[in-house]
Amino acid sequence: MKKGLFITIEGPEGAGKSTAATLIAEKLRIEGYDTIITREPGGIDIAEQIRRVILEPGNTAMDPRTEALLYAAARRQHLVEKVRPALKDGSIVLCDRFVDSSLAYQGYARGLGIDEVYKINEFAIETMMPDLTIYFDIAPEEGLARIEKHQGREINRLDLEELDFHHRVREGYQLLLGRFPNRIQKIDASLDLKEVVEEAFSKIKKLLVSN
Ligand SMILES: Nc1ncnc2c1ncn2[C@@H]1O[C@H](COP(=O)(O)OP(=O)(O)OP(=O)(O)O)[C@@H](O)[C@H]1O
Ligand SMILES: Cc1cn([C@H]2C[C@H](O)[C@@H](COP(=O)(O)O)O2)c(=O)[nH]c1=O
Repeated sequence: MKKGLFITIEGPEGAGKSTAATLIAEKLRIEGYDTIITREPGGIDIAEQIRRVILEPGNTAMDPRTEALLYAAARRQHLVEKVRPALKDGSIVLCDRFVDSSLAYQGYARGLGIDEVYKINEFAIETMMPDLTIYFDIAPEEGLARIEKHQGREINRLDLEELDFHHRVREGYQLLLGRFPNRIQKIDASLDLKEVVEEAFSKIKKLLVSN
């Protein structure tokens, strides 16, 4: 049976994940790899509907556990409808955020606990974890400043959290790097876009040749 590669891109707001993912996918396709880009929460209709509920700035009453469960529900549907079928077809799936976002944002920054949040996500993902996760590291101040300048980018409920929350998100990712040193690889996302893309691409190529 053909088996694709599941690669996730993680990091704080404005780290450049979606911009880089598009350029990385182009490079992979040029080299002949079937590649799809997708995102969480979202990527398919039901999950995009859940995304709107989670990220609506007016939904300030949302309980942290409700938030964690909604991300996990969107994840489940996206995995079943899009990620698994593409992997089964032998494609590379480049996913902008996955379970590590829940661990860093809900588990650590919201204070629900990394292990607790992982537990509810196990129900959603079963044993499916990424083959490789590229973590785009950036100071929250720099990422948020990029977003402010990004024309057409809507400001969502999570963007509007206080700066301390965004610092905790980054700390949460640092903890995950320690927990999953083989799977998660860090890139300095404050570098020039071209350098960021080249570094991410070379990490993916290493994995492709070793497979
Ligand atoms: N390396 C870079 N240097 C400078 N600007 C960048 C770089 N990468 C991306 N940008 C710009 O930063 C802004 C945010 O980029 P992008 O939307 O890709 O980030 P993101 O990590 O996907 O954000 P979020 O997850 O918060 O939506 C865009 O205007 C993009 O052009
Ligand atoms: C998957 C996932 C995402 N989040 C947060 C991270 C961002 O603030 C938004 C998504 O917006 P983006 O522009 O697409 O990055 O949601 C989260 O808190 N938990 C998650 O599991």
